[in-house]
Amino acid sequence: MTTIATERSSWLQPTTLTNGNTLVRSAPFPFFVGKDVLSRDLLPKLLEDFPRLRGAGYLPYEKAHCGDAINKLIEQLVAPDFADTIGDNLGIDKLSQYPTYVSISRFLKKRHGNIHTDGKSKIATALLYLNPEWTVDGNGCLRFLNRIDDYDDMVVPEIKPTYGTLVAFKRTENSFHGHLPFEGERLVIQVAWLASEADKARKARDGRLSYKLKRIQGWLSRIFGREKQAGQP
Ligand SMILES: O=C(O)CCC(=O)C(=O)O
Ligand SMILES: [Fe+2]
Repeated sequence: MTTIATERSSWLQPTTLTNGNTLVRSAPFPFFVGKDVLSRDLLPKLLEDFPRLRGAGYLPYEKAHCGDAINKLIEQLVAPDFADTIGDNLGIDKLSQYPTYVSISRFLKKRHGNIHTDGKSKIATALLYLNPEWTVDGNGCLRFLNRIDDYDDMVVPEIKPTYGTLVAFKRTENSFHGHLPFEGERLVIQVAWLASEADKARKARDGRLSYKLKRIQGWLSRIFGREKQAGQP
């Protein structure tokens, strides 16, 4: 893990979301797609400091599991001025007034990515992708969709989860999104702005429980996987 001097400079500039390079849409639900919001120079440090999570899917952010660069990045993502700029792009007044819940995903299983809207406890969701490159089309690429039952009815072309791509959307009854199945490493930081502190406490509790269950699942599959291999003819 690297140590970053506590300089005041910001890596995530709100102006990168308002300078015309960001695709902003208000229909069929408010969302935007920002590219290159992070300087490429930061990539090695961010990769080094990305948590070595056990378990697939989104797990609650724990400061102690991340290096300084990731912690600093998350601080900037949830900072009031950055949150308010995200909210402005989504037509949400003062997004920073809402509590945040941060989660991180390092690995995906094939079962992830089903089309959904996100739960009602969320006001808005942001996803910051940190993968140095994404060589596959389709699998693992985020799709904003018109319907809950058709991966091909895309609102805009699918979004590769490559380093420095930041997407955000307002949670609505039709904020359909998902991706085709992908299994393997896929680095993402997710910030959700939640309707209430009670929602945040519940999500944190559920997230911790799911982290424990995923670790147990991991142990079991390692143990039984080994037994199965050993028992093979
Ligand atoms: O990882 C992604 O690209 C989407 C994740 C997502 O939609 C979710 O966790 O609710
Ligand atoms: Fe989602």
